[in-house]
Amino acid sequence: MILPPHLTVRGGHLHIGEHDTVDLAERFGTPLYVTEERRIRENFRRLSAALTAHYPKVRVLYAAKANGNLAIFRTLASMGAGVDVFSAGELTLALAAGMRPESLLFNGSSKSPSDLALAVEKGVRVSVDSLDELRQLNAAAGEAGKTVDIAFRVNPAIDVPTHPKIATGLATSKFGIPAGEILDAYRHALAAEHINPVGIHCHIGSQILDVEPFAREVEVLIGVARDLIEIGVDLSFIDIGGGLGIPYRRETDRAPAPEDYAGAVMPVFLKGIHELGIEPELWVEPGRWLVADSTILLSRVNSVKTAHTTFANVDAGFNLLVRPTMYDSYHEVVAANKADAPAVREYSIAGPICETGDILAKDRMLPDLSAGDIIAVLDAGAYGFAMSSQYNSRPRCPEVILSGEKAALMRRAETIDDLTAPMAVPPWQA
Ligand SMILES: Cc1ncc(COP(=O)(O)O)c(C=O)c1O
Ligand SMILES: N[C@@H](CCCC[NH3+])C(=O)O
Repeated sequence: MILPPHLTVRGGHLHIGEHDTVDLAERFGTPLYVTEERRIRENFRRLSAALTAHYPKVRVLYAAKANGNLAIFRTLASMGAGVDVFSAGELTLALAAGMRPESLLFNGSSKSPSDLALAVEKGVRVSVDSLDELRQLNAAAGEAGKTVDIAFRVNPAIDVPTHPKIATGLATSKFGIPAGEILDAYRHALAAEHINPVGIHCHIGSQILDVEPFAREVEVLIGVARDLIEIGVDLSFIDIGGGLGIPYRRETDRAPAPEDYAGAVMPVFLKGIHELGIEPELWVEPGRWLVADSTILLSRVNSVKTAHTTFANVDAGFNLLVRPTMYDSYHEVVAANKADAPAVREYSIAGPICETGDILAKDRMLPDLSAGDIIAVLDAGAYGFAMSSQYNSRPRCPEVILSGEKAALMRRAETIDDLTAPMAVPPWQA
């Protein structure tokens, strides 16, 4: 199996950075999410460098939804990242982690009045998704006696080769304003007393392994920019969103490198802005590419059973990693304590949840597994813990972050008390 450079096999055990995963499982218990901080830094540096090699005015906003832990925000803040936030919670956490309000963009297709008020109060730019939202934001800013910088989210009607549930720029998708109607939206924004339209925003989807749709997206946005200049919009940024995919199947996936991505989008962007005579910042909003491969999920085998299939029943299920169940996603699995033993049997890795679909990995050739063995699910850093739940009343597992020789919790294990704490006894049952 091909492993990324921060994962190695030594003495028969899978290591992440300097750490033996089997020791980590013993020390912190399982299930356990383990993140290698240095890998996130490397990823950020590589993606930023690929883009800035073409144009210096690039801003990388981490898509907070991929993993909303404060330690991840702090890591990326220290590298100079901004954040794409999609909720009041993400906004508040990003500020708590030390991000500056100017480095945030508040996205979302359904913001509540309190979301809009928070954006106004904190001085965060907003990606506006509809004329109705624009009207409400203008009113909220007026009440606070402020002006809000905005972009509109453009729906470019671009089909992308990814799972249909995570394609976001289709004509039928719930996000944004159709490119054909966007000029009218900006006219409204120019006329609104407390709104300052300064940007264009778009995001076409996630886990995209082809760079061509990104280039088409940028072409659409340059077309929008051309129209906006004519009506007097002074553009300070064009945000092309995130979406760059990773090779979950390292043996066979042909994933574009950041340099390929930059090589596809930057020439279109640069040609466009030169023709228009403008120099806006280029913003990108990667989530998955920055954090996915930094993290593994360790899980212990509870039992092995051979029926129609041989199941390794483990202690992590779709309560902790829903991607395989939700999108039929593939994650590589390594037998962490038998990492150089020969693969002799096909296993399905089954979680502890009371649902047939609770399978983390199907039909994988692995060494002989027995109760107590540790498996590692790779590339679990994006939309892994972030989408976890307490389904079946299972407290969430801890998350550990590694920095060189150091290992520390970035989130403690939940307890049974954490399950019951928010519950209330109705007065008639007391
Ligand atoms: C608006 C927006 N920006 C950025 C992202 C990040 O996407 P990805 O993790 O695929 O880079 C998403 C998620 O798809 C999104 O909805
Ligand atoms: N949750 C999805 C990505 C969605 C991105 C959010 N717009 C995944 O795990 O692949």
